[in-house]
Amino acid sequence: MPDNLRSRVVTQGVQRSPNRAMLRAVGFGDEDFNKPIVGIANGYSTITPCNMGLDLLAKRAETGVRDAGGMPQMFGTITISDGISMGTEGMKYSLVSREVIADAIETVCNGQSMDGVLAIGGCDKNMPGATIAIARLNIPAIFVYGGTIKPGHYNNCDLTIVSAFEAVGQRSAGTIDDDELLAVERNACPGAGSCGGMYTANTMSSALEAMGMSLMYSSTMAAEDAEKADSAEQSAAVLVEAIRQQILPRQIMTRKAFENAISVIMAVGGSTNAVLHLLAIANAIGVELTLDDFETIRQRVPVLCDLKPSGRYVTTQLHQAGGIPQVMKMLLVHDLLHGDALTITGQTIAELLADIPEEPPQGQDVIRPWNQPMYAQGHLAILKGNLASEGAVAKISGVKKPQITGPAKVFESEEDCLAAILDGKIKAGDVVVVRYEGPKGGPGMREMLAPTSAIIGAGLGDSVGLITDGRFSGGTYGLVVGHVAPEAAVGGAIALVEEGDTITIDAQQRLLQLNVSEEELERRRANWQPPTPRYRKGILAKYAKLVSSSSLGAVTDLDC
Ligand SMILES: CC(C)(O)[C@@H](O)C(=O)O
Ligand code: FES
Ligand SMILES: [Mg+2]
Repeated sequence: MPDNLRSRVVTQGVQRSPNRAMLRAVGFGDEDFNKPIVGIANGYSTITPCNMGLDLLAKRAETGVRDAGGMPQMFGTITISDGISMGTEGMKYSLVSREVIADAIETVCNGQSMDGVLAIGGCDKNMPGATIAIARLNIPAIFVYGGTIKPGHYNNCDLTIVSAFEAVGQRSAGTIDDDELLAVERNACPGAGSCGGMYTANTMSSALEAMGMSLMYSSTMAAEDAEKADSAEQSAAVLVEAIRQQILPRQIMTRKAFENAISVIMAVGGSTNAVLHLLAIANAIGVELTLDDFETIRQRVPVLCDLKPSGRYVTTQLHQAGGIPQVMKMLLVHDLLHGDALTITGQTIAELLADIPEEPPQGQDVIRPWNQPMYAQGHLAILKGNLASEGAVAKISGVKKPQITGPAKVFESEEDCLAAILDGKIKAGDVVVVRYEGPKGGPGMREMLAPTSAIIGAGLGDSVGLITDGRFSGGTYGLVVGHVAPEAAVGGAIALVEEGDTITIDAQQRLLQLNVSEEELERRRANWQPPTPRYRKGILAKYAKLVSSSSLGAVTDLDC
């Protein structure tokens, strides 16, 4: 089989002379037309620290492709920065950007009949966006993560961007002054890299490593360390070999690979967004995966790592302690990982983990020994009930009791909710409802990091619940339930909540309940009017029209 299986339609034969003429202009010589053409989807961008280091990785990947006998072709993909758009109308574009990235990579790679693709990304949506494209394309592919930011330092504490969000809550609660807020702001982000705790970007990079779509150890390296750039070049060599062997995403991203990713996400204490993104990737590759699968796996997998947001350490410290392979080895020896799952290297997971010890190294407590986990079960629980008949995702790490029944404080947007918290209007025992922030309603499921951090900053993390049809940041923790489906904009029960109704969140019973009679709910349902769409033109309007329920991954090509 030729290595240029796909690209030969643009490079071979008399009729393709004009195509070759153009390729000559971008650097192809006579001997290059029989080589595989490898797309390098470069998410480089100076709009955010998460992506500002990617250009170097892309250049190293180019070298790696060339040295391995392929022809690299670089193209740009977009990103937005969740951390910078957070709390603004712009954040509605965040989840939308996942689809834009997926569509862009699919468009270029299929439009130019590329033989393989190496995708490089940093910020949260880059990982699922690229992987959705890879799933649709089903051509040999590898993901290269831009790497995590190093922690900032202030007052003997390690800082991340979430420290800055929490400082806003502390400033409003009066526990810190302006000078301290400024000091946190100045020190939180010391350089390039994705947000440093086990937040969404680091969660998704870890998930892709667990799925065999990235090289081992590569998902927790610091963006600025030399090993990161080295691994980009190695990834390119691995990819060119995978093109020769025709190792395809559908052979790697199997049901087993998804189960492995979910186990790892639970063990590291990862972001709720992983639920949404893995459902979307599964839809793209054609693997059956439902919300219930997350709950089944959660019940058997312990949280092994003490990582932020609710824990103590950042991702560079996980890397020093042995990284994702160490966590995977522990899961493997306890039958919580499928060792026979294939990776892009051509080797299985078990083969790659063969030399790793069964217990984490001594002298560190980032990865706990197997018999001393942080939590005996996973921290992402799937709740159901009359408030979420399709399901909702709760994050239950960092709270004393994952249970609350209290009066509803209802907000029709994130902004109104944040203002009430900062004004001291939310009291212990309340259950905050933020609605019409769902996939269609927002649209785009904004992440409620500012309100949830303000609750933590006000010292109410254990005593106030928050539910939303929007999403959370990977930096969120507390008694929080997101992705409530069906969402308010399509008439889900969350739209029917009235101020002062009581709501029960009970993660042990996996229940999300509005304590109002069925008759009363029926009466309210009959009076409910769908809201007029917030956007009539442009991408947000198109997105709101197409997007599916969050319980199906908020995808835009479900019924196509
Ligand atoms: C700003 C953050 C922390 O990156 C957030 O967007 C997340 O989802 O983790
Ligand atoms: S804002 Fe990009 S990873 Fe956090
Ligand atoms: Mg995010």
